[in-house]
Amino acid sequence: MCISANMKNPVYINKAVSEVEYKNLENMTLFIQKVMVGIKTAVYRASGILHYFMSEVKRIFDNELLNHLQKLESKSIKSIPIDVVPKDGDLDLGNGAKSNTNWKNYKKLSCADSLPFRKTQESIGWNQTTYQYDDHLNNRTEMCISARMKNPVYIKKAVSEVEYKQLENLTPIIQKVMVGINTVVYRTTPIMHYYMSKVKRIFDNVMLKYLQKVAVLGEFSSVYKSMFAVSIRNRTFFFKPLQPVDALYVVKPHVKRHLNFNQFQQRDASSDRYEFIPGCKDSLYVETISHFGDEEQYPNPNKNLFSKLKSKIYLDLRRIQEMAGLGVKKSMSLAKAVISRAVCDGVPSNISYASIGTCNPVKRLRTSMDMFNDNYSLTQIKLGHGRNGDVFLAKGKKNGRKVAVKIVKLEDRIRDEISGIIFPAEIYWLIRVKDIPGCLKYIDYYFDETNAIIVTEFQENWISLDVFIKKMIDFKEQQQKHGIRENWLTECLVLKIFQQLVSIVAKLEECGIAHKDLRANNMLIDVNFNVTLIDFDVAGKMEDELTNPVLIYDRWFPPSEINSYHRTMKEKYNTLNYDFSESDKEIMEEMIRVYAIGPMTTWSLGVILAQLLLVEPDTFWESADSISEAVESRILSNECSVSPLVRKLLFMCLNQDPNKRPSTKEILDYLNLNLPYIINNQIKENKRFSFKRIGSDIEPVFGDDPIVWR
Ligand SMILES: Nc1ncnc2c1ncn2[C@@H]1O[C@H](COP(=O)(O)OP(=O)(O)OP(=O)(O)O)[C@@H](O)[C@H]1O
Repeated sequence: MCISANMKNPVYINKAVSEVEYKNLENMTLFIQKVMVGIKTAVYRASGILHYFMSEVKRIFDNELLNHLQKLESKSIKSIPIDVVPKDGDLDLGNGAKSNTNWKNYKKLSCADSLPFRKTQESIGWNQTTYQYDDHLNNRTEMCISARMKNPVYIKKAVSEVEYKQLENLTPIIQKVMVGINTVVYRTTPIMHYYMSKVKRIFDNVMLKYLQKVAVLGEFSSVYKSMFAVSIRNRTFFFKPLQPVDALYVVKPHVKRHLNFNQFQQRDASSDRYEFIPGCKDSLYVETISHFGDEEQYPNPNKNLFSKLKSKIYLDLRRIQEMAGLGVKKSMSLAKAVISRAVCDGVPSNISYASIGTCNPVKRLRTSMDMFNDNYSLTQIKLGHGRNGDVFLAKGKKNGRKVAVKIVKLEDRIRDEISGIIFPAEIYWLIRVKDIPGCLKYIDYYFDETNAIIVTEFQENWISLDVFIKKMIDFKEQQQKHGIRENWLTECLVLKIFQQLVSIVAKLEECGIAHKDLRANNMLIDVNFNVTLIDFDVAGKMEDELTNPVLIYDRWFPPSEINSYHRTMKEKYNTLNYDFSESDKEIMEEMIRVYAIGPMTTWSLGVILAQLLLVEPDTFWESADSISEAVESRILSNECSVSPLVRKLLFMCLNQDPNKRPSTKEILDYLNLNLPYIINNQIKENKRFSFKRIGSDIEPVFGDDPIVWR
């Protein structure tokens, strides 16, 4: 997950945060739901228990009542005659026998007429007689059970009928209470749900704010031997790299006081993982999580967050480590350069270090290639093709500016001594030649693990010199078909191109740089024949005196050196097409010894001059045993008129003996001295070339607009 601090629409962030953190909330919700179900279950169970309890109460009540009544019954044997005074002869004592005993006693003891009772029922069966009297005073019917009644069922029944009424009144109350509890539970459930969603929302906002703060405030603080310290919200977090880095880079010195080395050292130093150790006890996650209580019950959402942050930072740290691990020297400025480049993978290379400080870790996560796509849209228009890959036209998304984009493999890398940054070789040299007039202007570069995209300037009417020469060859063939024999390119024009080329090379040499791959397809010319030198992928330092073996190709290879090359190749490998590998140290050494950069450069310039003067197809050069001899014979055959001064220059450059070839500087001096004279002669001879004549023949090679040749 990656959240941009610049992202204006919080919904996305919210969503992103949610996806990370909702899991925890979901767990929490589930828990609360479980609690609710628990309460409900408890209520249901409780109501069952209550019912059971009530029936038990009833039972106990019945039994108690029974006992009580039985006791009462035994007492009432005596009391009935006292309380109840039947009329004479009416008292049936059972078995049909009429009582006739002691009536006087009874009468004596009672005041029958004054008693409020009226007998309503009597004599139910053997040994049991029930008397029911109306209690007029209390307006109720009182039950009275004969003392001789033995069967408790009847008593119970009688009791129940009287007393159950009361229990039955109690039952609806209990039922109402149960319903009340149920209702409360049901009502609180949605409230709890609502509350949970509120919590979620608050939580989201807290997380969002937190992430935004982290995004803005999080930054790299320092890199130390076996640890990286990363400062987030004024807290420092330590990371252990895979391999120790042998230099200390303190990018923000004031952050250093936060470093807690002891804490770090307590960790297992042999661990092969990045360790995450919060620098302070009261670290941010404690602050945030405290709202959500017990960590075991509710998983700590920030733990996940930090593991996310950790992995994000890890990515960047790997790059720092990769770069720092390659032996960058101790220096604040170097560290800045390393880290600025490393952590800002994706930030345009021209960004200043100051602005990197505020750039958030999330933003840093955008890869370099993402940034390329943000800035440019690649077109299908292929501007050219070389050994290293294709060159395409691209357009800047912001300004519509057309640029050339060369996609190369990240194989040859050079470490910059000043900044310590590792560059693909071509970029390294392009940056160096940026301000030298006539050299291709570098704009930017982007990269991933395997490829680099080099963005350079582009001009609508550029055409590579070899394509131009090919066009001239076609034109020449057409002219020859019609029996026309004349110069295809005037010496003036050839020298205009050549002089520019030599002065660019001379300036490069002044800066200590050797192009080492001077070929017609590595030069671009525009409609005014202004020359731009491109393709610096095999460039090197003049002082190295090392000529890259890739130069060993047919005509670009000086004959004297060819012999040595042939000898070496034939002897060692019995082939001429051996592809050099770096492991071939011996061969390399041989090459270095034989091919000094200066004479080799002069030879290459001589070949280009010959190509321009002769305008001959590839077959001509390939069939020639010796280039200089072939050129000489062609000039002597008068098929191509070359003025003596130019011829002299040409053969000086193509001298068999490397030591006799002039230096670039000498060639330039020669041209400056003789050019006015040559041009003057040309004008005199009226050999001015009309480019309009060939213009109609030349098709646009690239770009949207046709090339106009004047
Ligand atoms: N900036 C540019 N604008 C227009 N065309 C370009 C540009 N850069 C390169 N090209 C075209 O692409 C071709 C290949 O470019 P370049 O020589 O840099 O690639 P390479 O793979 O290094 O080739 P080489 O085989 O010479 O080493 C050039 O010959 C040229 O025609």
